Amino acid sequence: MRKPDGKIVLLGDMNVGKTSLLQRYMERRFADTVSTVGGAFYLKQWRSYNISIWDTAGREQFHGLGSMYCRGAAAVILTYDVNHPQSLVELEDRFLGLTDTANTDCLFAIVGNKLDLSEEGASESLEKEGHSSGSVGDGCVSPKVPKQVKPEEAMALYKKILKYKMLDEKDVPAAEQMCFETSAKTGHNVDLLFESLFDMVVPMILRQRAQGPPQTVDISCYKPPSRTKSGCCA
Ligand SMILES: Nc1nc2c(ncn2[C@@H]2O[C@H](COP(=O)(O)OP(=O)(O)OP(=O)(O)O)[C@@H](O)[C@H]2O)c(=O)[nH]1
Ligand SMILES: [Mg+2]
Repeated sequence: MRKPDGKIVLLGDMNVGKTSLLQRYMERRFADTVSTVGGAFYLKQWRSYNISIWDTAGREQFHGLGSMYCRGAAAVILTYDVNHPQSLVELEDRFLGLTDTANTDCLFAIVGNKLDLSEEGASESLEKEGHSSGSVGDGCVSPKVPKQVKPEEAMALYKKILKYKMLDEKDVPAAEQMCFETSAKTGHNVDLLFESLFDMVVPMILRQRAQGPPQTVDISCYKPPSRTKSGCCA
């Protein structure tokens, strides 16, 4: 198996839907999840590149592992729940610091998930399914609440992150491009999120390759040198 060419990491509080987003994208389904323990990854082939996407645990007890997962990341997806303002606050307070180990040119996406639970997301998913907005109430639809976190608040956090990383706004993608609202349940914006990031990560991979020898080893191309010493781990 080839080593990944790039790495994307999902971070965010427990229960915001990180595992569900990844499952929706990779397995095309929304299924029951259990709270993640430690971390897990999927490999996605995008064009001719292998990108690893890491799902991490939001639970406090696994917090210490976050910076390890972020090491060398080309992009980090900071996830919150659009119906829980505290989950956005936590991104700044608890999770941003974990990204210090990521690449210096690491990209940041801010993702508000569970849009389907808010009134706004409800009308979007119903329209997509061909219902009129008056048809809610078939007994299967959860009660809708006004969305608690506005997109502008996520964009304000994006700008704070740029300051924290000492990045100039003109050198990085605009906040509008990097802040998403999603629903792992309906699939709303999930492909857009991941595939926009893949397209942004590929030029970074190419830049890194042009800059010098790869830091990862492609073991499928490895040919042992003719003068090998046995019993030594170089
Ligand atoms: N309605 C709705 N529920 C969602 C959505 N995404 C996730 N959920 C539900 O929210 C709960 C938590 O989802 P997970 O994906 O396990 O959350 P997580 O962020 O991975 O949580 P940890 O692994 O504990 O950090 C589960 O019951 C999911 O079914 C969504 O977009 N809409
Ligand atoms: Mg999880």
